[in-house]
Amino acid sequence: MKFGFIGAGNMVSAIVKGMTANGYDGKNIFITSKTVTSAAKLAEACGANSCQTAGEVIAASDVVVLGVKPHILAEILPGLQADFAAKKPLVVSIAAGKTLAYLAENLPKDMPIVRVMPNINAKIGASTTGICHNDAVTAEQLEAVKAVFATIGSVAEIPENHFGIFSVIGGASVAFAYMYMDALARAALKAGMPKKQALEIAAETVKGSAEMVLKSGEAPWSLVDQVCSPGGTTIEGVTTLQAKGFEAAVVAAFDAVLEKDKKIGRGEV
Ligand SMILES: NC(=O)C1=CN([C@@H]2O[C@H](COP(=O)(O)OP(=O)(O)OC[C@H]3O[C@@H](n4cnc5c(N)ncnc54)[C@H](OP(=O)(O)O)[C@@H]3O)[C@@H](O)[C@H]2O)C=CC1
Ligand SMILES: O=C(O)[C@@H]1CCC=N1
Repeated sequence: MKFGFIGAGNMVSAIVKGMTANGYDGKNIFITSKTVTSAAKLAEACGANSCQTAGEVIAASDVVVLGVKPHILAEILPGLQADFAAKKPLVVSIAAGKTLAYLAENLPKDMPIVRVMPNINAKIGASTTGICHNDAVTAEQLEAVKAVFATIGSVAEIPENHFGIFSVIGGASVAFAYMYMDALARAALKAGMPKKQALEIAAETVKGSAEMVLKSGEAPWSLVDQVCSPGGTTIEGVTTLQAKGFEAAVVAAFDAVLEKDKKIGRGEV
């Protein structure tokens, strides 16, 4: 099977590197980008092929991944109709907000389309990837896409009506987690610990806490209660976080990302 990528930025680089590190032959991968320089650089790093145009990528590929920013789709898809109609590849979009219906409207009729939301932890094989598809996708095609994204982490099918929600907690919220760890490390720095050491400790603690939530089956607040000794230190921090609006800030951040995802979906931005 031959794989094409239109766009060669952060996300596509992580996917192609994941694929080629996990048994996919770069010779079967075709990449283009706006400047072509970034596609050439990525292709060289992975033993893949760089192409001058998206049309060349489509002609060479059974699966075409649309790896450009969402608003760029409207710019490029009209000019690629004939190439898609001639080859009829499986189309995979990783664009935030762009629905299966939008993609179907902007591609030739009856194309098989898969919508995927990975996250940047793909760079270390730790993405939490969501996937949904239209009725034209065969079971074999779906398995092929799942296998590709399994090279960069876990893959779960998500119904499209929850895809925006997934995109917040699976795609964007990694940035919130990075911010939380950095804030902890910065506070530790303020108290005198070297930042690098503090960041490692904060990251290990978040990793352990994530495993605890996943493996113990206990509700997070039950775990919070187990950390808070009566009259102890932790409860001071927990009540301070509540007083400073920690949960409200997280919920507001979630709502803001979801709203932007919806705006992109409605073509308002
Ligand atoms: N970053 C993330 O964490 C995630 C991103 N996504 C989605 O992935 C997509 C890409 O995001 P990201 O990788 O961050 O973006 P980047 O800005 O890193 O990459 C965008 C790529 O698109 C290329 N491009 C722009 N215009 C064209 C064009 N007309 N023809 C061909 N290629 C073009 C650019 O080319 P050049 O390099 O030459 O400028 C660049 O390689 C987005 O739709 C985003 O929603 C999804 C999940 C997570
Ligand atoms: O910020 C973005 O638009 C993309 C989608 C999810 C993560 N990054």
